[in-house]
Amino acid sequence: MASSTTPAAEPVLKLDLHAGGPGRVLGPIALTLSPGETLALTGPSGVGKTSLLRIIGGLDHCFSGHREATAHIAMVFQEPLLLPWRTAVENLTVIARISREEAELWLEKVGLAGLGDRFPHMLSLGQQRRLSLARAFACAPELLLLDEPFVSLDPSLASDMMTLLERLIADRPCATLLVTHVRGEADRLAGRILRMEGRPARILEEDQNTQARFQIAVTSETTSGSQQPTCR
Ligand SMILES: Nc1ncnc2c1ncn2[C@@H]1O[C@H](COP(=O)(O)OP(=O)(O)OP(=O)(O)O)[C@@H](O)[C@H]1O
Repeated sequence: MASSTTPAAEPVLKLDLHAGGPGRVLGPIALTLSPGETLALTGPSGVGKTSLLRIIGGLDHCFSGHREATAHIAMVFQEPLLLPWRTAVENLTVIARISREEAELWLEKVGLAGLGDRFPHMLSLGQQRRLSLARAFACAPELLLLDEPFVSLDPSLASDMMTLLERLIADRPCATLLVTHVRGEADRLAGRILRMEGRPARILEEDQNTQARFQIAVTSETTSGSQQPTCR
């Protein structure tokens, strides 16, 4: 009789970091992230959360250890980082390489219908954040990295943005790593909460107070690399 067991999906991220970040702010951190999982990362200001995201996202190669991650990663930063000389529609078509029609659909999905011809400075911070989220999802990521995407929004707007994020993830599932200072955001959005502490920073699993293992995997195309420290 054939087995009905489905093999476990490959992780989208496997990280075995020995040290890294500016001034070696990060210590040994092992982390694995599975497809579809939402993980929240909390910790005091300056502990190294953004530095870790940059290594995971492949923006910072200055670390020792091993990183294996899907090639399909999208990042949303605290600042929306839109192209200021491009319209909202063009910020989608140029970056996500989609048609104008598809871009208009994404604008509609994030509540920006009719605003496609506006430049980023003609949008509110909340609207820029929506555009930034649309751009990330339009790239069809397998791993989405969010660095405090709701910071400095009023509570009601932040809640609306979380509802939007939940809807976008439901429509187009991806593994998500969310950096946040707000416990309520982590509780609402994440299945697992990790906390970074110390210098060099390590990771603690919330509520269990055990050192967590940070891993990341990829479902199809992956990039990987082992590195020795070459940077300060
Ligand atoms: N480009 C840089 N050059 C030198 N030091 C840096 C640089 N970027 C960050 N740092 C330092 O590295 C440490 C970690 O910064 P990081 O931004 O990763 O922390 P964080 O946990 O994300 O903080 P926050 O919650 O305030 O955003 C801080 O001490 C910061 O001053």
